[in-house]
Amino acid sequence: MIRAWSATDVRAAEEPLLAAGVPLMERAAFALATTVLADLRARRRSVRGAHVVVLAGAGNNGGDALHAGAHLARRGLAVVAVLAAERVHDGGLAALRAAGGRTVDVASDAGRVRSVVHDVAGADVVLDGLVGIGACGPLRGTGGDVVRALVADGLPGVPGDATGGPADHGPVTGRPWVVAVDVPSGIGVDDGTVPGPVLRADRTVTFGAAKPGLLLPPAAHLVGDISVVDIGLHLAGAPAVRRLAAEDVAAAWPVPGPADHKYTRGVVGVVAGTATYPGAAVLATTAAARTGAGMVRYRGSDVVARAVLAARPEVVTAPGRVQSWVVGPGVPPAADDADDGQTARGRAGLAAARGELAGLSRGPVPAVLDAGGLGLVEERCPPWFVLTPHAGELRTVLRRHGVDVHRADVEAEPLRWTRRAHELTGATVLLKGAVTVVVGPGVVYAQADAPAWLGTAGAGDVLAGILGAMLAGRAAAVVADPALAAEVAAAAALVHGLAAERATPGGPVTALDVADAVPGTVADLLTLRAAP
Ligand SMILES: NC(=O)C1=CN([C@@H]2O[C@H](COP(=O)(O)OP(=O)(O)OC[C@H]3O[C@@H](n4cnc5c(N)ncnc54)[C@H](OP(=O)(O)O)[C@@H]3O)[C@@H](O)[C@H]2O)[C@H](O)CC1
Ligand SMILES: [K+]
Repeated sequence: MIRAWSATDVRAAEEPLLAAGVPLMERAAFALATTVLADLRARRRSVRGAHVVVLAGAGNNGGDALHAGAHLARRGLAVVAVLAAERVHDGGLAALRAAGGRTVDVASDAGRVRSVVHDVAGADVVLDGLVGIGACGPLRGTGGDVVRALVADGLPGVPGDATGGPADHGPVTGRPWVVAVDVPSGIGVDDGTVPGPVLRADRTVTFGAAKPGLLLPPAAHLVGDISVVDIGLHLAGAPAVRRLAAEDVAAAWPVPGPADHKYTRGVVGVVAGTATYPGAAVLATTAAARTGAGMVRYRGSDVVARAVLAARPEVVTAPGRVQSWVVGPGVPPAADDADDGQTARGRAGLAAARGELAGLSRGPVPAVLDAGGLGLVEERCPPWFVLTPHAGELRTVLRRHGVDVHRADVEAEPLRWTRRAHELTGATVLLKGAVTVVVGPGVVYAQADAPAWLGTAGAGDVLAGILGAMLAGRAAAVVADPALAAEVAAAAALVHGLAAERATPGGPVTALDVADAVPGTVADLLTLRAAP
């Protein structure tokens, strides 16, 4: 699991050590230089004579970068520091010069920005030390001018596509390797926004702990590989954002034993699909079944039920006890009357999930509200209800609660609006996207496990089925622990992404391929479990 703490928490953890004279910057700079050398060796034979351009801002972030540049210069690399502020870190500048590094002062002569672009174009490595956790607002001044010029000259980054353009597939060749110092300069350190120009990094070397902006979209698309360097900080409080790793999901997976049966493994009730969109029902039930649900009960019209049974004969259509509900895939918004009665079935399922149907349900159970199910959120939800909107659907949920935002607002500030939807509805909210954001009571997850190929029709139906099965398998615990539904939702996003990775041959993948890849994905996960 990657745990990310806010800039404030990191500074608070640094303070006592700085006060005690612990050389944090030296530790950070040495680790940064070591990482750069390792990356260089991985990409070329010799490091001696390699060209390094250091982009140095005014603060300690620039100090880290300059001191790292000094380490590299002492190892025989050709280092030039671009001074993008009237005054940069004295100690770092002195160390770089003493080690034989060159400097180009662009802060006092903007005309030199062109020469910087030329230097960078021929460099092997660029160290982005313009600004770190002290950033406030979009990257401004000379630093902003330099990044805009570099992006205009073809380096991946922003302006333009907030994700910095398509990912480089394969080894990065023909352009410098960009290493962000602590964070890519100019991202929203605590919220993952991209308010202005940002150079997309191939690697981010972050000190003491990851920061939320490295995990949250859209900034998460600009960070490259994340290397967290231990500089001796002790971060006591709860992290602001978490990212589950495969090992975490494997450790929590409810592997059945001899005493288990379909009801202990979890029965999923699925209200999905209509005569117009029967496929969503097939995808959601297939995904639930293949994720290991003890049983799947399909609720829908006979026409759709026949399609479901043809694809998944193990699904049952009789009503009965369930441990989780999946409501809404392929069901039109509640206002639409061509819903085959699915809105009514969905409402009944959610009432059962709330534990409001005496007799039929034995107390509350978790529920997934997807697509048309999102329109059934009328009153406050318990945290074991998980909404799974994409950005457009989240906008609709927010507007229904009186918050007037546009899809573009949600995409620019996913954490803010997903958190707002959680506050307004009470439900756990999973915002689907290239990076999935999950907000529950006091907890945030950001998962980045899916290949872009997963952006295909029906993928959301499959996620809903996977999530429904995973919630059913831990239903009692999820209802008892308000934050657990968010963890299970993040885990479902990880399984969904890994299944897509397993299913894609390196090219297009269909939603049903992803659902069919779940058993093998779970099997792979279970190989990661520590031996008992
Ligand atoms: N404290 C330590 O010894 C260690 C710190 N670490 C590294 O230091 C940075 C945090 O350093 P800090 O000096 O607090 O802040 P920054 O260097 O990130 O930035 C502050 C300067 O940047 C200017 N600034 C702020 N926002 C912007 C912006 N949007 N565009 C351009 N420039 C910006 C700011 O200018 P002001 O006018 O606002 O003063 C400051 O001059 C941390 O990230 C680490 O890299 C080490 O990790 C550990 C040791
Ligand atoms: K930086």
